[in-house]
Amino acid sequence: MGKRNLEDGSSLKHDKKRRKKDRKEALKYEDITPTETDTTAETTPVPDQDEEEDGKYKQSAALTALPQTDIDTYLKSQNVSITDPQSTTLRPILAFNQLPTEILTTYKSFFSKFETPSSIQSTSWPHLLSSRDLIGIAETGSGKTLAFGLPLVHRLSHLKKSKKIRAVVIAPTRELAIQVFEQIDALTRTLSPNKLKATCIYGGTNKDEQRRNLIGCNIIVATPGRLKDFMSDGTISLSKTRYLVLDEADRMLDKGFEDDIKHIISTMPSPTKRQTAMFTATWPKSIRELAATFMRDPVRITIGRDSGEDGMADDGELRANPRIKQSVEVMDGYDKQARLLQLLQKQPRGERVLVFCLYKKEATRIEDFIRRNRFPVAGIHGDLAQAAREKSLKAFKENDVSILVATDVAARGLDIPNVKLVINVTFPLTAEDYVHRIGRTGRAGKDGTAITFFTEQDKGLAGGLVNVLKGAGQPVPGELMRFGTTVKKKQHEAYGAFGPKEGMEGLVATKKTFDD
Ligand SMILES: Nc1ncnc2c1ncn2[C@@H]1O[C@H](COP(=O)(O)OP(=O)(O)OP(=O)(O)O)[C@@H](O)[C@H]1O
Repeated sequence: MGKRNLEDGSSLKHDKKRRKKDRKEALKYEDITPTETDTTAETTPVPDQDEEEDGKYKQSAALTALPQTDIDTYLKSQNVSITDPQSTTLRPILAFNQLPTEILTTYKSFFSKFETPSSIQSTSWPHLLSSRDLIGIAETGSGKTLAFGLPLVHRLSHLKKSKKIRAVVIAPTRELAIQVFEQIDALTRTLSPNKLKATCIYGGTNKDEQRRNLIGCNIIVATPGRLKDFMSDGTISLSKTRYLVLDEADRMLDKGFEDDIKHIISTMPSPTKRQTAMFTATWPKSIRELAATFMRDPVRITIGRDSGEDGMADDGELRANPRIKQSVEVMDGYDKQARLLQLLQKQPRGERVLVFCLYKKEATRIEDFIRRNRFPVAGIHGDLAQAAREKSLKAFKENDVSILVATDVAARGLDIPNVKLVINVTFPLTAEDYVHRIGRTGRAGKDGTAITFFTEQDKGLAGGLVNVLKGAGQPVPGELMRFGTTVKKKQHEAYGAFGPKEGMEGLVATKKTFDD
């Protein structure tokens, strides 16, 4: 009998050749490590003719009254690094009651759920409320959605009424777009009725209903594919956009989305006539130059990285959420299923476990394997119909099942409360995706656990993984070190891929087929 089969039915030899080919091809694309250049001409924004005066941010007296030592202590304790080409000195908002009174009263119901603003919120809000462009880099589960959502809704609520689309938030997957929309929609509902209208557009669902919801809408949360569809058939015009957000920004700017994003943004007002914000937990050097072309003098806020020698946070380093206990188990591919079963049997019943695979067929196989062992399980991946994907996610969120098997379509952004354990059955194509996958646990200040199976086929990523483990103070197994610690240049083409399309495994992970 030949080599024993991997869980996805392929032979170890075939799989080894396929993944080696994937990576060899992908490694051809050397990162163009840019120097950050400000490519926009003007640095002062065009005055916003249709923004009411009282919408402009004014630092509250309570915040102004704080001694500078309180501010410095906070920034140091939170490991905040702020670089601002305009050298403004806006103070972080350390407590909700230091927000401008109008914001505090309008969104009070929203804040009541939380004790204090998270560090990315406290540091981003003053700049975003002051119409500045901003790049926010903070760990997974740190409240980045509200960091951009609140200023977006507040600023729009002070623009003269318009039936035009004024704000666009773009996310890489349908489920994440829906999740962001729900938060933005909740914020708009705290305003007077019909003040602002938000809607969500994404693929895999009926276009007519989405088209109807777009009527009179000011805010859209979208995945790129469906947004482009509606732009090309004339349903949507972005010519009056004043506020653009790229959520999971590094993913939105990598090769898979780059052309779509460039096209979408090209139809908007120039960076001097719109506000642009980008948020993510990972900010690789390979996308920074492109990001700079869409922004005007952005403030860059980095949370939780040591400052580099140039005083700027060295956010080139890939950092995982330090509250996640990470362990890596080096093994042969054919030992994975038995080990997975052991881990699931040890896990207290009912505790949420998220199991990541790289390939869709592998995810289906692993889901069937878990179900055959009588565990309540559901699956989510790009080959499933959108309704089935949403059903699986709902079942997991509502505790109808305690195990969700997913591909990287669920790796970023999804905020599922109390996921106790993430198991990476197959390592992702990039160390960035690893950070985002494990970031599904340990959210909103809670602890979490991540266990990752690592095989000979993954050895090209051993260096990146070792750095992530060390950066988060996690143990590095000797067997992992044996693969070496050189960090391969991130492959543009495959970066952040949901894994090669079924049947294309042997081919290059080039233009990603995103499920948008
Ligand atoms: N100030 C806050 N205090 C406590 N929890 C918060 C605060 N703001 C948001 N949260 C909660 O934290 C969780 C994570 O928020 P969110 O999904 O915006 O994180 P994120 O930084 O975007 O994560 P990711 O990087 O994975 O996309 C959510 O459940 C949200 O309700």
